[in-house]
Amino acid sequence: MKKYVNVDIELVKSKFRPIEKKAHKGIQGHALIIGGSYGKIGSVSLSSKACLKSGAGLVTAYIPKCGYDIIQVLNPEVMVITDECHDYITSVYHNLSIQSIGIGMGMGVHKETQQAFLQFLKMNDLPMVIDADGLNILSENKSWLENLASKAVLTPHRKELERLIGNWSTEEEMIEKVKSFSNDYDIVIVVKGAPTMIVYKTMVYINSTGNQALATAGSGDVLTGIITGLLAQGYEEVDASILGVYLHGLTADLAVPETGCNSFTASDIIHYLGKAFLTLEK
Ligand SMILES: NC(=O)C1=CN([C@@H]2O[C@H](COP(=O)(O)OP(=O)(O)OC[C@H]3O[C@@H](n4cnc5c(N)ncnc54)[C@H](OP(=O)(O)O)[C@@H]3O)[C@@H](O)[C@H]2O)[C@@H](O)CC1
Ligand SMILES: Nc1ncnc2c1ncn2[C@@H]1O[C@H](COP(=O)(O)OP(=O)(O)O)[C@@H](O)[C@H]1O
Ligand SMILES: [Mg+2]
Repeated sequence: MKKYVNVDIELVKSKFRPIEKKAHKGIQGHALIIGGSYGKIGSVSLSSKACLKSGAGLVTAYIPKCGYDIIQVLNPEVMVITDECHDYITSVYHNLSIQSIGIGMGMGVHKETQQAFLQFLKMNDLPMVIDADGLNILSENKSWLENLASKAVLTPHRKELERLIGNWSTEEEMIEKVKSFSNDYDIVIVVKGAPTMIVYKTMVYINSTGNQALATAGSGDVLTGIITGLLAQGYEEVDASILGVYLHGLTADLAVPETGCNSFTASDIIHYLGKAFLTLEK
């Protein structure tokens, strides 16, 4: 068996399902994006927009009150539920019928947010993506990892990964540690970087798209939205991660001849998502 699987166009095409002619927004799934705090509402705006642009039928954002006008104005297609608190999240109760959740971007690590996150983990076993401050809260409270839903997708960058599993001296050691971490908690780990890898138990998939234009604020928030949108449509967790990471990277490859690296922003990832999806339909 090959040591690592290369995530290339053939693999991605074999997993991609074009939207059916008779689809309606209910079939396309309802995703919930939870995050944001005062000064970091942009992360939820990016994530929820990317989620819709990946094909989710409905997207709701759960944010602190300070973000209400911002999200409604920036993303009219996105529905909004606000927390009782103005500046940060203090509970994440909802009665929506949803198919996937993305949580953590811009959320902060306030004490009340940490408790709300713990309650959230105990009450939710839907397909989900945990990013940014969701990961930082887990790093501060390692026993809470036991509450993770089976096959939850964690999307750490290298620093967030180090906070979760401790440091490593070689790339091989890092990969072995991530495999054990995935196996211990039955979770999917998307190790973001250049390249990004997707790890589930003994399987390691290495992405083939993306470039340095992605080294820009909010590009991880967009990735969380894309994977959450694919989960809402019923893609299995590893497949959603593979497809999401590939398409995310491809947007930068398609864009750079037109935008250059310096001027590429996280909003450009969203802008080029349509062109990236189209390459799978050829
Ligand atoms: N518009 C908005 O609302 C935005 C909101 N955002 C939100 O902000 C919150 C904080 O997120 P964050 O990732 O910036 O903070 P944090 O985890 O402390 O990392 C900082 C340190 O870690 C390192 N490091 C970072 N990346 C690395 C990498 N790839 N590979 C290796 N190392 C890496 C690096 O350390 P250094 O290398 O400098 O030692 C850096 O100084 C979070 O909630 C997020 O969602 C952002 O998404 C931006 C747009
Ligand atoms: N040099 C690079 N080459 C390829 N991909 C990169 C590069 N730098 C960053 N990325 C990608 O950009 C994203 C950054 O995510 P993250 O650090 O969470 O950003 P943010 O928190 O600002 O949204 C990841 O998907 C990562 O793989
Ligand atoms: Mg991030």
